[in-house]
Amino acid sequence: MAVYTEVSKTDLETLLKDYDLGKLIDFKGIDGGIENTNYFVTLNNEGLQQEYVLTLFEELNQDEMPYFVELTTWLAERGCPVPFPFKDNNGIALKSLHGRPALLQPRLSGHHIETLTESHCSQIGAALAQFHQAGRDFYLQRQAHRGVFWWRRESQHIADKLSDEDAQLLRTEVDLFDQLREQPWNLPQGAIHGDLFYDNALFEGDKLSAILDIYNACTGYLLYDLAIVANDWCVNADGSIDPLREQALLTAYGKVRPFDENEYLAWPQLVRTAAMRFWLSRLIPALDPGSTQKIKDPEEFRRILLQRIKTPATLP
Ligand SMILES: Nc1ncnc2c1ncn2[C@@H]1O[C@H](COP(=O)(O)OP(=O)(O)O)[C@@H](O)[C@H]1O
Ligand SMILES: N[C@@H](CCOP(=O)(O)O)C(=O)O
Repeated sequence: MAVYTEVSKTDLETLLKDYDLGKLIDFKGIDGGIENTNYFVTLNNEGLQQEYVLTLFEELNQDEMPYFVELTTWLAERGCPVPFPFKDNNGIALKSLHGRPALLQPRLSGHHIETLTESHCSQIGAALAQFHQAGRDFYLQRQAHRGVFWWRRESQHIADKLSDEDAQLLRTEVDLFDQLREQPWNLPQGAIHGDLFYDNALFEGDKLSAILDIYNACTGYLLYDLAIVANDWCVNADGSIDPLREQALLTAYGKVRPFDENEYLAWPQLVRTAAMRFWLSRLIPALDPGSTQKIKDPEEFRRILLQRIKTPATLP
């Protein structure tokens, strides 16, 4: 369960004194998630019950937080369905609890989906393009935490724990992305989500209602963000790509933000790079006997990577 830091009733009541949001009725740790501590919080404000989410950040430090506070506020103001932190009575959104950065946000409605359809993929495609359009001239920049410098370094650190074949596969993908960056393609960049897996979206009925967990967001290639989505939302259990779901995703995205000419050239590599990134981030804790992180199967992304190599992807 993803409650790494226990929050007591007294902690919450003390925190809530800084806001005028109502009286604490209930709170409960959230099972989902892998990185941060999350609680659902129920308040009563003049007879009306309202739901909130309190997040305590276990890895990000206070200095890194303004980017996320500003980005989520910026995106929400532009109509993206993302949670943004409430400001307290002194206008402060970024709080601290048990020495960790903390944010109090609205609980967005909706449920997680289990079976992905073309309609789900089409909706997330349009919403991601809208996110990218809204974030394009966002005024802060952030280097990816698990981006090019990280995977160059970590792929070397981990190499001796891998088979020769896997170590070589990682090296090749790291090199191919370096070669892509050297191309004079000027690929569109901006604020990207960085981890828009389907467990980070909520649907109300069959309608997309929330995009969550923005804390991998950074400045990057917009198309790389779409590649992350394609590798999770449009893939079958055996790692094969569902062409209909992928077509729905890409078409809906392209209607909102038409692709640049060079993005057609970059796409086959970016889906491979996105698969490599999550293969590597899953491999690291899986091969570390001391890791306390929830383990997700690295093989899933190795299979997707091999599939993307075997059948090069194309944009519609
Ligand atoms: N603002 C929110 N509204 C509704 N549910 C939320 C909200 N924030 C988090 N959740 C629930 O908590 C789960 C874990 O949150 P998430 O941000 O993904 O955690 P982690 O960063 O630890 O992976 C989500 O999958 C969702 O079910
Ligand atoms: N969605 C990811 C988990 C989040 O990635 P991380 O590298 O930030 O831990 C996955 O399913 O692997």
